[in-house]
Amino acid sequence: MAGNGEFSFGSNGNAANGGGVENGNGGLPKIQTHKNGVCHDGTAPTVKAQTIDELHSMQKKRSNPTTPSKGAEGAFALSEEDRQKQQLQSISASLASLTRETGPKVVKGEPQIKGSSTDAQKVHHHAPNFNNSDSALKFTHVLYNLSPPELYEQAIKYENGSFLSSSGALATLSGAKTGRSPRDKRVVKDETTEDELWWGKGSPNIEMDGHTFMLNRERAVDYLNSLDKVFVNDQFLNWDPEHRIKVRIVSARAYHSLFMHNMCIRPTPEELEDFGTPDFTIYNAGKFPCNRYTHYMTSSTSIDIHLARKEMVILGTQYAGEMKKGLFSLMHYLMPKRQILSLHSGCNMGKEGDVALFFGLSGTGKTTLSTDHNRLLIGDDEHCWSDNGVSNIEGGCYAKCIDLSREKEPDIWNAIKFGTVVENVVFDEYTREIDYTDKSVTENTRAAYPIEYIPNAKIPCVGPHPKNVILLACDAFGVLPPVSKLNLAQTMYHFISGYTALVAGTEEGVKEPRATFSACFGAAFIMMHPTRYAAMLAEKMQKHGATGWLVNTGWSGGSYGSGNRIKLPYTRKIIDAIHSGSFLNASFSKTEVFGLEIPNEIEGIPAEILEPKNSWKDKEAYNETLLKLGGLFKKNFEVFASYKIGKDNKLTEEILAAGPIF
Ligand SMILES: Nc1ncnc2c1ncn2[C@@H]1O[C@H](COP(=O)(O)OP(=O)(O)O)[C@@H](O)[C@H]1O
Ligand SMILES: C=C(OP(=O)(O)O)C(=O)O
Ligand SMILES: [Ca+2]
Ligand SMILES: [Mn+2]
Repeated sequence: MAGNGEFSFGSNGNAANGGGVENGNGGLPKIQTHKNGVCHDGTAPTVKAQTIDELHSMQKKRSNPTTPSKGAEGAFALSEEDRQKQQLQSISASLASLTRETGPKVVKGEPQIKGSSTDAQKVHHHAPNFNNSDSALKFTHVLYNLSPPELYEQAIKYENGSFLSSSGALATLSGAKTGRSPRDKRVVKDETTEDELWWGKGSPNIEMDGHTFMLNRERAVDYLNSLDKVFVNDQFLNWDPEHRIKVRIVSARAYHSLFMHNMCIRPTPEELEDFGTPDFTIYNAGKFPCNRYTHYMTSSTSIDIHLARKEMVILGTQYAGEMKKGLFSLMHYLMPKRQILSLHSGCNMGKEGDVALFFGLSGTGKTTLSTDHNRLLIGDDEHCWSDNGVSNIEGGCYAKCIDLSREKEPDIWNAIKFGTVVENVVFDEYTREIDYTDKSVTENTRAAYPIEYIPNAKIPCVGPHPKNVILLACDAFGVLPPVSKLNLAQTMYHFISGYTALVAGTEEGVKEPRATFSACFGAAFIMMHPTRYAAMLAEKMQKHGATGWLVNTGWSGGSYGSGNRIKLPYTRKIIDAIHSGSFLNASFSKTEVFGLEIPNEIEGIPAEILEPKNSWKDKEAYNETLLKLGGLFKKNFEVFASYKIGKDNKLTEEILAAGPIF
């Protein structure tokens, strides 16, 4: 039986399971050999290729469009060749330096590296892809709207710190910056924006002049053009077809391109054919810093918005959220000009069509609570409220993953699969399993996935007018009730205040909660004065009869240190009760200081936690903490006291009276 022929390692595909390998004599597995002792592979069908090159050329094929391409219709339609040419011209125009006569010569696809990659590395040991062409002679290679698998290959091949995780997600590092840099955000102040935007104390818009913007733009464009290749994404914002915005993102990394692929709305191949000129362009130079000798620059990071030029430049940060939130700022300018309210909120819809908005600062639960297995997800972070109802601005979600658990957040857990970008997580070197508890790189670990990765996403991501407006606060002082019903004036008061208090980073050794007030629950992203958005919200809530709620997703039974964070299942029960309308027949009591209406009971929740006072053992400490927080609210609201909100003076007065009283 153990013949004398040559070994054949399963050429007919059955060596492993066809009894060929078994523990026979001497403990060594027997290896199947062919009866006649000659190695051949006659039983397997042969490949229809004569050479290796031919075989490889067969591996990839071009997919057919789902509907006939527009090019085929009508006598005036463009040929495919002309369309491609126009597209390259448009990209060249985007990448044009404004001080030279023409844009760069752009070609689609990856630059060819001569010889094998190992040869190239041997020759140029320190700079494998060293590019020695002057910029005037060089071609800019454009990787245009690549698919996720192609972007994976690019990232894993060329970008340090990019790995495949065990669930199929792409694990990446965002570099030195693991969060946004609000102090480095600049907006060009010109004749128009001087009057239109919110400037000065409290405003997120730090000014710069047009000339300085051009210096930074030139720097970013020159850097991008000096690379072997750049990534270009053409995508959409806003699921409301009447108010869809076309955006182009030029970036240096596959990670950035995949991130935006997931986060913006993905055009169909047919929509991409008709894309034309973008409404707004981002130049993301990532790690390449700004020049600190440049006027207005206070660090080597700069995120610059020029509304008149419809452009944004990013220098000196690779944190991808900067692009997402930069576009959100843009929408906070464009949409209100069309009488549409832009919202930093999550949004979902019940089976009966009841829509809820979830406002809140970072970490308060917008993503977690809008992702609800019993409801349809419209979006987790950025929405518009127009006369047509609500629409998501984005095509994806951006979830925090610190301490993520399969049990508590199954839908988010399952969304972290092939196509998803996970940032700054730590994983096992061998199994590539992510350890979601590991904060070694940052506490702000993130996952960006297309919204359809959530099983009950509502596609298209639009819905009718909201029924409930839920304001989330993570109150680490532990004095705000887990839930209270708000009247319109209170809703506006808390919306303008935009309160949350998280615990400061443990590394600083600070154990005290720190209060944050951020107007409209997103002061970092609004462009006009907060009262402008507040007035629109009041008007819409009134018109469509929406009810306001304040939900504390933070501490109970004491401040951070003595109490505990309210359990997520309790918060979910509270949210369920809001959605179901069961609260509307409940009895309420009014709290001291904040004057909040709290329900006396909710099925499935211990009654004593509903009134924070009852959950604190130390009543004196409770009163002290309550007054302290009330004082912080009052102080924060002082700047708004001199503003009129909306057309109605009565509402302004009511809002001022809706704050804490003591
Ligand atoms: N009671 C609670 N309600 C909401 N989130 C909670 C609660 N307890 C703990 N968490 C955690 O707090 C975080 C909320 O973050 P996230 O939903 O991403 O906020 P946002 O989208 O508003 O930035 C999640 O990590 C979630 O697991
Ligand atoms: C991306 C962000 O969103 P959030 O933390 O609200 O989910 C952010 O604020 O940087
Ligand atoms: Ca946010
Ligand atoms: Mn979120």
